[in-house]
Amino acid sequence: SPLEMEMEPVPRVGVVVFVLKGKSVLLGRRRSSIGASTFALPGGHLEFGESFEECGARELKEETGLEMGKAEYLTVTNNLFLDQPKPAHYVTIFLRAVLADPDQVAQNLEPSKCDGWGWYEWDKDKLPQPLFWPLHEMVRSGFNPFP
Ligand SMILES: CC(C)CCOP(=O)(O)OP(=O)(O)O
Ligand SMILES: [Mg+2]
Ligand SMILES: [Mg+2]
Ligand SMILES: [Mg+2]
Repeated sequence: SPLEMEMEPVPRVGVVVFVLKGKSVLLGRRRSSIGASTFALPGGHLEFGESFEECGARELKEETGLEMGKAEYLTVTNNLFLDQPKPAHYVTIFLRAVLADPDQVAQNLEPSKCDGWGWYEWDKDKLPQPLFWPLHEMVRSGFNPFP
């Protein structure tokens, strides 16, 4: 009906960051509509005019307070979410990065979107479950985010 804003779903771009510390990566359990209650990397929507690294650093800071150090592009995935409350389609850019200060402690700055952050060894038997679907697929395919 004309009153309903028919929000035609369009593909959006997400940038997520493998923050590496020793053999571990930073993961948080999502509370948002996409991937609720699954463990995911920090990151979020690419905003107009941002480079991938600017977006990764901004989202990491917004979500955890952590300062991103040296970062590099890793890979990209094309993710269709048809089983979520609202259909969504994301092209997801994966970066890997270290922290500017390895001793900096992650804070949960968006408790409505995330249950909290933790460091988990990147080992399929030690990672928390369930993983956010795109990340689950990468683990299953044996993806290694480490240099
Ligand atoms: C779903 C994901 C790959 C892209 C969007 O990430 P997000 O829901 O964390 O987005 P924000 O951090 O920008 O709210
Ligand atoms: Mg965010
Ligand atoms: Mg996010
Ligand atoms: Mg965002």
